Amino acid sequence: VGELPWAEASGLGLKEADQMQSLEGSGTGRSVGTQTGSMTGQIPRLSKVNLFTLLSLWMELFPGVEAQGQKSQKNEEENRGPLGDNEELARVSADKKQVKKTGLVVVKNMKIIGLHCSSEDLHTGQIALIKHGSRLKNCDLYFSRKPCSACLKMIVNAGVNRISYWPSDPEISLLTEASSSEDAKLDAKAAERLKSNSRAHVCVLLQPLVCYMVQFVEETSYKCDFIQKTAKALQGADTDFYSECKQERLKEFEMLFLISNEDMHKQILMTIGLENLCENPYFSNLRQNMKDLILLLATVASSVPNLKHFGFYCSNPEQITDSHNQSLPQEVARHCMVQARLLAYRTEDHKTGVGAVIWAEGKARSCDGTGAMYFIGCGYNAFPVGSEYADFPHMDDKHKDREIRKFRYIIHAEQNALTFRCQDIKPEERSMIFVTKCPCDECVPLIKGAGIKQIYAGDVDVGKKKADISYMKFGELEGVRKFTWQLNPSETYSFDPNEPERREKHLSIKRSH
Ligand SMILES: O=c1ccn([C@H]2C[C@H](O)[C@@H](COP(=O)(O)OP(=O)(O)OP(=O)(O)O)O2)c(=O)[nH]1
Repeated sequence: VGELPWAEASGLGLKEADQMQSLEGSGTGRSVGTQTGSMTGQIPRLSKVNLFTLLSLWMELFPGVEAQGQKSQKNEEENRGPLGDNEELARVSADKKQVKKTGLVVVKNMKIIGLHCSSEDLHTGQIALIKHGSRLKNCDLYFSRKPCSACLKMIVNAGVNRISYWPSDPEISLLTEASSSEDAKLDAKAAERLKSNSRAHVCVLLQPLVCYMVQFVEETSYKCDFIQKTAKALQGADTDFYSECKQERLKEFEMLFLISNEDMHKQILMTIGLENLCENPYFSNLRQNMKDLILLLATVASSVPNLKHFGFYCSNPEQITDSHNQSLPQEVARHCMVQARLLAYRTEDHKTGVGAVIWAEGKARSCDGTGAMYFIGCGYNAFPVGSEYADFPHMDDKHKDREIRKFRYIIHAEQNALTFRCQDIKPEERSMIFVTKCPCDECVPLIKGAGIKQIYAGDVDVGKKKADISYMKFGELEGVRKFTWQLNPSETYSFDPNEPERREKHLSIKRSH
């Protein structure tokens, strides 16, 4: 995984960093000959640490919930009147503005057991406490910002093992005016004190990407079902919509996750106890690794693009009647599919990476910034847990010898998501699985049998019968609502891609910021 120069500086001993690598199993070393043509002939895998870090950033962007700062600003305006002038109210409001939206991934035994983001009323660490309570003991928590002292004291008290955070502006923002940041500075000090007196490791944990990872993610994102289907529907005109979308996302994410002014970034690092990272080469390494991860996230996010006329739709929408069948808002569906796309970069298959994530919608809105949605489980295609590289055959169906083909051994993404789920699938709730490719005939009955109500999936392989795997059952499946990436069916009557004017209209990308 390369050097971790800042690991020591941030309180994570190098020895421990090595252990992290060994927990990774054989990691990128698993892959040998490949057919994808990446630069070195090896398929790179995303390290688990980077996967958790990326997922925490992505959770910060969970759609549909206003950032706390925005909300309090709105409240302030709404509350103007006799009480609105109240000094105390203004102070509380200003304090709230200083709290930044934060994403969190809770990991137990290297498995994700929670994906959360802060809500209007609660910080994400508080949410983790409410949701998991003492089950947080020995967990590793990945935050998209350094948590504030109010969260930290409870989490530390619960006996977590490691608290890792993205080294940018902390939860209590230090980016505001000097006068209002006095409390933020005190909070940062308190957080440091809690850190030094706790058993938990509180640290920055970003691993450098293998050098061709970004290129590999670019290639595979471009080839993924969603981009390919869009390009096809646009008559393969061009895929500029993809690079355009990626550039915009990149700009947006850099603004959100990177402090553009380097001096200001150093100031913040110093205040939150990371002064060792302010010197070069550590500082430039840190920023480079942050930038690489941001680029990777932007690339994966644009592989499920935010287009005006495309989305996850059911081919026969007239049949959607009861609430279990109702589709999610497009932005939420896209958001969860990007999670599945990120998971796919952990695959142990040389050729095809698949990711799956299961969410459910509770009966009532929860305290989380995810509305009523809660995480059930996730997975990617891989050989049985604990197996070593040489334990199982890796050949695909091109190999004549059927005995040394992978398909009888590899566990599919959906199967891992179901096996290692951390919650039950409740029949009375709307539960949904997001899979980056079409679920195969082995997985379709499992999904249905588990009581999952909706499938959001790629469908490029639907109806195909390959030598080892077939994809016939998905098309015929009944009783589970299927949403696949396509043109909005209620608009298709007016869509003629050959008509230049119309095509342009369809190329126009609507982005929600
Ligand atoms: O529902 C599914 C279907 C497949 N996979 C995984 C299993 C396997 O690791 C890979 C197979 O992908 P594909 O069908 O595209 O086959 P391939 O990679 O071309 O291999 P082969 O040529 O052996 O079919 O995808 C899943 O995780 N879930």
